[in-house]
Amino acid sequence: MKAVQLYYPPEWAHCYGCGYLNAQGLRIETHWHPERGESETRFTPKPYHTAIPGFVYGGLLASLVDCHSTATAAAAKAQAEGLSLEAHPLRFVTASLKVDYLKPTPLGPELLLVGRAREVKGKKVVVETELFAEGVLTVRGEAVLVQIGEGFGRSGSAPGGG
Ligand SMILES: CCCCCCCCCCCC(=O)SCCNC(=O)CCNC(=O)[C@H](O)C(C)(C)COP(=O)(O)OP(=O)(O)OC[C@H]1O[C@@H](n2cnc3c(N)ncnc32)[C@H](O)[C@@H]1OP(=O)(O)O
Repeated sequence: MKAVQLYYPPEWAHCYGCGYLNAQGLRIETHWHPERGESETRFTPKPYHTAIPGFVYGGLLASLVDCHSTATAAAAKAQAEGLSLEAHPLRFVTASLKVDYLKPTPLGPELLLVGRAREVKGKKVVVETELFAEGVLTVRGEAVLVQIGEGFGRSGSAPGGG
């Protein structure tokens, strides 16, 4: 199964968290399971992603939730509209991100993020994410994602337009 991020066209693939063209980035890959309506991202932090020794830096965890959520939004919106990402690459940016750190996240094991779209409405998708370390829920996230068009970020264009 191809990761959602690999459908992004090159101009949308430079993101530090999820752009396949960012050699210094995290380059996370998110897989969508249509039968469950859930996304999964697996990521193993590096030793330097330390908060206090033995535990993962919270900013990294927020980045993982952030980019996992944008991909989940694209996949959920495509499914809701009956579109294939191959023919219709969709791209979302983060309007709002809330992260609850429920327990310290151990540094070393692979982390699993599981996401679901709670709301798909117009160009907005609300995504809930749970992050697990060795089966233990340590982080919960909620993000509001807004779909962008080709002109996003260019001078003179309206946000989200196109
Ligand atoms: C060079 C290209 C690279 C493109 C490649 C980008 C890749 C980045 C991917 C990784 C994720 C990131 O880090 S992204 C980087 C960080 N994010 C940003 O820089 C985004 C900056 N913000 C914006 O550009 C804008 O505010 C947008 C696009 C997010 C929204 O502007 P807009 O398009 O005018 O949206 P608007 O019509 O007002 O709202 C649409 C719906 O979203 C809701 N909404 C809007 N903002 C919020 C909010 N903060 N909190 C809650 N809900 C919100 C509204 O209530 C509405 O819901 P309703 O009334 O319809 O119910």
